Amino acid sequence: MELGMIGLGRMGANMARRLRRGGVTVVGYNRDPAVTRQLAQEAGVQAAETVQQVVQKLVPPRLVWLMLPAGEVTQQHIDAVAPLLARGDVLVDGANSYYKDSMRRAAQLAQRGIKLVDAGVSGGVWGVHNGYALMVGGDYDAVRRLETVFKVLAPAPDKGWLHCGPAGSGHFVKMVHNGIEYGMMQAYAEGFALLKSREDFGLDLAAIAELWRHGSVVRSWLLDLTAEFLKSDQTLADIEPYVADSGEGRWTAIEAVEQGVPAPVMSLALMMRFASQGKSDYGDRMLAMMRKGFGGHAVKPGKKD
Ligand SMILES: O=C(O)[C@H](O)[C@@H](O)[C@H](O)[C@H](O)COP(=O)(O)O
Repeated sequence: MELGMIGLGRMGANMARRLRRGGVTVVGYNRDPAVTRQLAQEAGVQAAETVQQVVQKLVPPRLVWLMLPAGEVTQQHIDAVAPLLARGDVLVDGANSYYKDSMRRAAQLAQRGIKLVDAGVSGGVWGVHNGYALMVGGDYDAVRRLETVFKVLAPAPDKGWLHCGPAGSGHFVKMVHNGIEYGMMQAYAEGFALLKSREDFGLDLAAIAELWRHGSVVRSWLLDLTAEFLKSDQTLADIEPYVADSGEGRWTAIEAVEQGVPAPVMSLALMMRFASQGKSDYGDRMLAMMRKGFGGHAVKPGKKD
């Protein structure tokens, strides 16, 4: 079994390592050749210096996996790789791509006989040890050809991967997964902030997180990770209260509106991220000024932007 892996960043490199351990031949490419060389030495990945070389080194019909940031970078690489592929080849997009982009791309590539499989990959940096949950969309035969790869990447051969449905459905399921992730994270963050606010109780947040990991209704992997970082520091004083977002949360909220399905928790969690990014600052200044206007209430002087 052989596979081309384009993109050897945090996710791609670890997936290549896991595939190698599972006996899959991996032809790897990264824009920084030093990264590819290092992975060749360490994990026995066959190094390619260009995307052309990836395609050339594989025996048709090929399997090529793109593990790149969603959006422009993924699109550029699809545009670069697709013309090199032949009818019957399978291209996998493992990024957190917008599912509507995946549907469009799959239809375009299908015209040339190339099958695009959209694979939502969850598991983060721990996936190399724990395995990845794979949410797969696309043509039945293409997915069947990838079965060995999914079985190696998943936590167990028969668990942790699913052919969800047609093209786009894998990334659709991953999008909703990430919406849930936003909501769960927000709930934990609010709960711990509330616990911390009752200073007179002197609560040990690390101990509470650890307690809840065992037998409680709210135990989860997110809580495991939370308990771990609270062990070394529960003030979090050195962490900027800024939470980035990469797109999935926004698409989930848009989908909820488009479908008319209420999703208040996921949507509000997204709004809280925007607020953390400073995007509510102007509105908050407006509120302070209105309050001053009608009630003469004091306004705190602030920093100039
Ligand atoms: O399931 C996962 O492994 C995560 O969801 C993963 O995909 C990643 O952490 C996101 O890229 C973060 O997404 P945000 O930047 O939107 O929080």
